[in-house]
Amino acid sequence: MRLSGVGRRYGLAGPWVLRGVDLGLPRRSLVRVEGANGTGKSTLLRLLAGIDAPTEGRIAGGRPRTAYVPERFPAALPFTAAGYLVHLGRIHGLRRTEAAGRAQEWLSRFGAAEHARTPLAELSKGTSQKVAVAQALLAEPELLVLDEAWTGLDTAARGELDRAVTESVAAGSTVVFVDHDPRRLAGAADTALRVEGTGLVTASPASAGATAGPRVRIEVAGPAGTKLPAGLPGAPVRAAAGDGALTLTVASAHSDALLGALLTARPPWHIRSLSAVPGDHDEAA
Ligand SMILES: Nc1ncnc2c1ncn2[C@@H]1O[C@H](COP(=O)(O)OP(=O)(O)OP(=O)(O)O)[C@@H](O)[C@H]1O
Repeated sequence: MRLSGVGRRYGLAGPWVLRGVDLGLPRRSLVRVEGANGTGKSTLLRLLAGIDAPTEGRIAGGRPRTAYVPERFPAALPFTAAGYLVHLGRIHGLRRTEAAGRAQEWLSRFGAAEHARTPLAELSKGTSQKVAVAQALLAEPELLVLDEAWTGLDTAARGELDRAVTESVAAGSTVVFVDHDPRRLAGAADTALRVEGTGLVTASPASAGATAGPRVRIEVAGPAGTKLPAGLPGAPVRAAAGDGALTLTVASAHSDALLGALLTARPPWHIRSLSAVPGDHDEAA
């Protein structure tokens, strides 16, 4: 998919929010979009997701199968959580049993299985957000567009979403995301784009602080004879901690994702302790 000379303004004579945007979205890539408040990040994401159209310019190259998590989820729809996910799954072309299975799987992964039969309007904000994220992930889209999708999720669910994003990209998808936390998926993004003025500039993904900054030490123990899962987020440095335990030292930016990966590994790993590595700056969230 390629944007050529894309511009968007609201209203006939409104100011241009974006103009002259040229952007190609490669497959199997993670793209971070940043920029100050109100600069047009959500506008760009809606154009990429195909739920808004450019005022000028064109988006060519065919529309990939796309799923989108909006900044604000319309929670007042007349469905239960599972009913909504099955409905969305059907819209994405899944058979009912397949959609129901994936709905259950994603609600479980996000720790919301017990709310499957709860009407959307009665869900807490956090659980609503889990449903918003699940509806996008169960579609296994080629293009996944996440607008502040981590906001409102608890720590375990944020880690699970980090993991799901990493898995999607590994499976060949393009994931485009905005998040207010500059450390979100730090070091994992292939491209960082910044909305400046009405244009897009390439920002260094390293600006997300992948290697510098505070680190966290996590002491973990796995079931006897189990090896650490491969490809853990943040490539933690490992050391034996005696008694069969290990310490994993990782940039704080990756600690949520790492904890999520360990807790949701099959079989899961036990987290014994978590501490800031001495000598770090006191800026960990
Ligand atoms: N539907 C709309 N109608 C009119 N103006 C809009 C609409 N959506 C966005 N805008 C305006 O377009 C500009 C860019 O908004 P947008 O939400 O895309 O920015 P953003 O960078 O995502 O903001 P934030 O960081 O606050 O989420 C803002 O001035 C906003 O007021």
